[in-house]
Amino acid sequence: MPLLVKICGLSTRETLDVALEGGADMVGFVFFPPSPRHISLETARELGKQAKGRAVKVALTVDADDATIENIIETLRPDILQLHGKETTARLRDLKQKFGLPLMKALPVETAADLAPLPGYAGVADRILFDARAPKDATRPGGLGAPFDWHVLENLDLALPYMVSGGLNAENVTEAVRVTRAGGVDVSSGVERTPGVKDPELIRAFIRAARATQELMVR
Ligand SMILES: O=C(O)c1ccccc1NCC(=O)[C@H](O)[C@H](O)COP(=O)(O)O
Repeated sequence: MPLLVKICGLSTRETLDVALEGGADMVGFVFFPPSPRHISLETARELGKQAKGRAVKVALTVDADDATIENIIETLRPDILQLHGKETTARLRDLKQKFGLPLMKALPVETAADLAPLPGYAGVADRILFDARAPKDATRPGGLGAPFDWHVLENLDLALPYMVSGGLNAENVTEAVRVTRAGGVDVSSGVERTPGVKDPELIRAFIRAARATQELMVR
């Protein structure tokens, strides 16, 4: 299975193009006003058209209400919703029924105890994204460029596809995949100059490193 590469937090036509040209499988757009990567619905419409048919479009929200999600769907036309808040399994069921889109639930990880909710989510989510647990005083629950201890996932036996994220970059992505055996990798801070400002060369380098990882794994 090819390793899925997701570049998250894209907010300009130029950097989206770099990710698409570089061969990203998934491109993520953040809808969370406190984030430096938050995009307006107007920008979502524009970037959504640009990415259409070229990569899987992921809409990232944090405990968003139905009206917000409806507006995002109408403008971005995402292929999948990434739920990065405290959404419960009941909320996931509700979202599935209302919007009919595949769901990727982000699970914050610090210790093995954080994997306890997995069986519940496995019944309703289409994919799990393991991300580093944000500090209590953080202004956002992800996109902080901090890794978690990947060994927590070492013996994971999950039927659902999963991705790993949190502090990945071109230098550590191979080790993250080796330890976690994740089917996909997701990056935001590791391809930025400063929070919210993507760097074309870092995007290209990350995608190259992830592809090289994939080749190492199949040997
Ligand atoms: O990126 C944000 O600002 C953000 C805000 C609120 C929730 C999640 C957010 N980002 C998550 C991601 O971009 C990725 O899914 C992943 O966590 C990678 O983050 P990073 O550690 O910055 O590479």
